[in-house]
Amino acid sequence: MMAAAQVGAQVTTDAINKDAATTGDVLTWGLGTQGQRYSPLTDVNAKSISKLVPVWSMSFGGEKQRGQESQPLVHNGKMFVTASYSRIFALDAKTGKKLWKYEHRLPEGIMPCCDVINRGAALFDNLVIFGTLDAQLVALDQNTGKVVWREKIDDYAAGYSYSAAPLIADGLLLTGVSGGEFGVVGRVEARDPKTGKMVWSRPVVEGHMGYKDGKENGISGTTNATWPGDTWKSGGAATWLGGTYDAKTGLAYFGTGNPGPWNSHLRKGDNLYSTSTVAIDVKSGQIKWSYQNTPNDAWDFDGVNEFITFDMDGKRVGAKADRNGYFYVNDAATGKLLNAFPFVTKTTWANGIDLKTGRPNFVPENRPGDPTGPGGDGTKGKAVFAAPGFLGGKNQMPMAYSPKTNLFYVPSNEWGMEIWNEPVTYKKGAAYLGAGFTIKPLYDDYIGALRAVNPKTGKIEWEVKNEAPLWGGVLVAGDLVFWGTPEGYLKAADAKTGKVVWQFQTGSGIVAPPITWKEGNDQYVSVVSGWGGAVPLWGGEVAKKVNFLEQGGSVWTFKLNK
Ligand SMILES: O=C(O)c1cc(C(=O)O)c2c(n1)C(=O)C(=O)c1cc(C(=O)O)[nH]c1-2
Repeated sequence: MMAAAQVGAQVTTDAINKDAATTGDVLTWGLGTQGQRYSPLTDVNAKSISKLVPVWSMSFGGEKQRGQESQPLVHNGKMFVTASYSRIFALDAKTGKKLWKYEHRLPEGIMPCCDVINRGAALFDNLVIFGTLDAQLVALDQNTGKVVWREKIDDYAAGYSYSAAPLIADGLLLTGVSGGEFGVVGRVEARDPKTGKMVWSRPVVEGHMGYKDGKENGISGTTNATWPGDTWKSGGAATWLGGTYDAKTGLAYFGTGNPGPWNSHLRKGDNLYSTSTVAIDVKSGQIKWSYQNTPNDAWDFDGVNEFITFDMDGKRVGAKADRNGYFYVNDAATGKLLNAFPFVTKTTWANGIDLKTGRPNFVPENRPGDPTGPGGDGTKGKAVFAAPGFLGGKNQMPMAYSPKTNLFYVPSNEWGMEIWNEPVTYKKGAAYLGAGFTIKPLYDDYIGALRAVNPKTGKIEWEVKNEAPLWGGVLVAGDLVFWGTPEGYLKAADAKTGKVVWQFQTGSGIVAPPITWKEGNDQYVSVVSGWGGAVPLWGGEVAKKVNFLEQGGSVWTFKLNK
């Protein structure tokens, strides 16, 4: 076990690549660029956890609160944490004392689809870098909070925004875009993290040109091969959850969102590379492989979910719990599908994934109908009931993997929706859906379930149900799994058995992933609390399960009271 990267030291590529093993700091979103969210620390364990108590809590303040989805970073005794409305704070990690804060000035017309959230920052050298709701990147000096550079990702008036934590891969700053509901063009971009200067740009909608060092770097795929007419020009596939990186394969893995518009009859074809995992060679900026989870998606099954690489049977593979309700294992180097199984109780749109062809076995009658086809009246197509609903078997909340138990811990939800299609045409800056929907719970007693998933057998080893939908990510710390609930609890369970051994009420709903690190003799656990995100905005009939929850906005930090 290694301690922190040298105190006072600047954040290097080497330190970032070792982040998963160094317990004295948290340099990356995901506790390591592979995104396993696993820490080898075991001071806090099933025996000692009854002594885990808060040491400080710090409020983000302000008149505006809303969803807080940020994963904090810790380096050199400082915590860096982003907050709603494009704010970032630096705190003393031991005491919570505020060192500086930066509030980005947002224009009136921003168009984030799903709350004014931010999921975290990236550290590189002396900088802390985060993205804003008006689609900009801001790099600040870690010590002073002074802006060092600022770059525009794209035009917020066309629907672009930014919500993910940036990723540092092989010394480059990798970012995606949000805006899939407005017909933007999804892409992954690499910049020099010291200056913000663009190195390469790789569109993930087939037909668009990529660039490297200011020169054309080849079209992604083949224009019009999987998109009819001009539909590829506003194809969506937003890379809104960011990505992971594995130094062993040299590939960055980005999930891609739904194709635009939602009405699938307006874009017949597979619509590459929407709702896929796309593996990009970080050096060349080229797509090395892609695997599409939901070809010709009709249910808003964004495939943005994190692709977490790990070793299975001596081979480097990656796993993704997709919004469409299936859990996938692909070869990390080639993308070949190795395993796929549902991790939720009901998937109406497909009845399995064919491991030979890699394609879903669609249930055609469960696709929402064409408004101009049978059962449609020109303005509305045949409505269907679909599960999961569009908020997904899993959404933005990242899962975790334990190399000790070889299990994935998946925050999943059980819900469905009534969905129908409508005609729509693309207009810059306007919602580009062509669909209507109402979300409904599947069961009376729960929507959320934290599930321990065996990636080899597809077996759910244990689950802990939750009445409200789970919307916070997961951490494995030694032999314990930590996660938060909208009801406000930070919970810990035995990673092997799922027995809940501890919980603490944070005062507002948790929709963010916890972290842990060790400084001196103390292991710390931190989590951000503040109810919000997509559920209160789009939850339909789920509202009655969550409309009593209060907003908030604070960081909580715990350690053992010895
Ligand atoms: O297509 C997109 O660009 C896009 C972006 C985002 C986002 O940036 O947060 C979400 C979604 N889609 C989305 O479909 C969704 O369900 C969602 C939930 C959340 C959230 O933070 O709670 N964001 C987003």
